[in-house]
Amino acid sequence: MPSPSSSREILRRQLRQARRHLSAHQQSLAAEQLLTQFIASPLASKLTQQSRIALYLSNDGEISADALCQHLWQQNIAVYLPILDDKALKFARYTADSKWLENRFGIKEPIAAEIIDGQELDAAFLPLVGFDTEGGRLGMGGGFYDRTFENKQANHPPILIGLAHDCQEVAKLPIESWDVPLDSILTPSTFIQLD
Ligand SMILES: Nc1nc2c(c(=O)[nH]1)N(C=O)[C@@H](CNc1ccc(C(=O)N[C@@H](CCC(=O)O)C(=O)O)cc1)CN2
Ligand SMILES: Nc1ncnc2c1ncn2[C@@H]1O[C@H](COP(=O)(O)OP(=O)(O)OP(=O)(O)O)[C@@H](O)[C@H]1O
Repeated sequence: MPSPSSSREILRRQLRQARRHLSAHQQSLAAEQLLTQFIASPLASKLTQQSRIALYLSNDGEISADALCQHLWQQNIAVYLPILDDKALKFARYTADSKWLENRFGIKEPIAAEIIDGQELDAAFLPLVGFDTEGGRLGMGGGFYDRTFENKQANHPPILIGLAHDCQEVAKLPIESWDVPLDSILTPSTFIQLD
């Protein structure tokens, strides 16, 4: 029988392949529907002009957060992107004028004067590789987000929202001891509140 870690690896490979195989049309439709779901969700009314929100630049077939970003910018909400910080992440302010560096995975990171810790965010949108409806989460496997948000006991921990295509849902993912629980999941067709 395969060990749990190798079944996680197999699943990760299959789900990454499924999202990479979505067409450009499916991707743009998904991103548009994701924004519609967000606006209709209770999350939208929780954000204010003082909120600091982390998004990501999509990579490897991830659902695009670009429409969401435009929406937040229009409301003068500050948007941040993840930057690698050893084995965890920090967050750099993202504006229309951002200049860029590329990290070792080929993902762009803003060169920003304002860099903050995960605990200073009000909400973070995490790109998922896979999810189940109970909050099981599969990421890229680096443990970057897990390490960044491991300290959920903080005073005002950020709301963690997983973003994914609908095809990334699986029946049941094994929860690992280090997995940080998501507060909700948003896909083009649904909003799932987990707590
Ligand atoms: N868009 C986006 N940005 C992100 C993440 C993410 O998952 N998506 N991260 C979330 O953690 C961090 C980067 N983590 C990543 C971890 C692995 C790979 C990746 O492609 N791994 C390749 C091997 C690449 C290599 O070793 O050179 C692979 O597994 O095939 C990419 C990003 C920060 N920024
Ligand atoms: N808080 C932590 N402290 C130390 N190691 C950790 C921590 N969180 C995760 N790890 C390690 O990181 C590795 C990757 O974990 P996992 O497969 O759950 O990644 P993931 O959740 O898919 O990735 P990510 O969190 O970047 O989205 C595991 O080997 C795990 O031991």
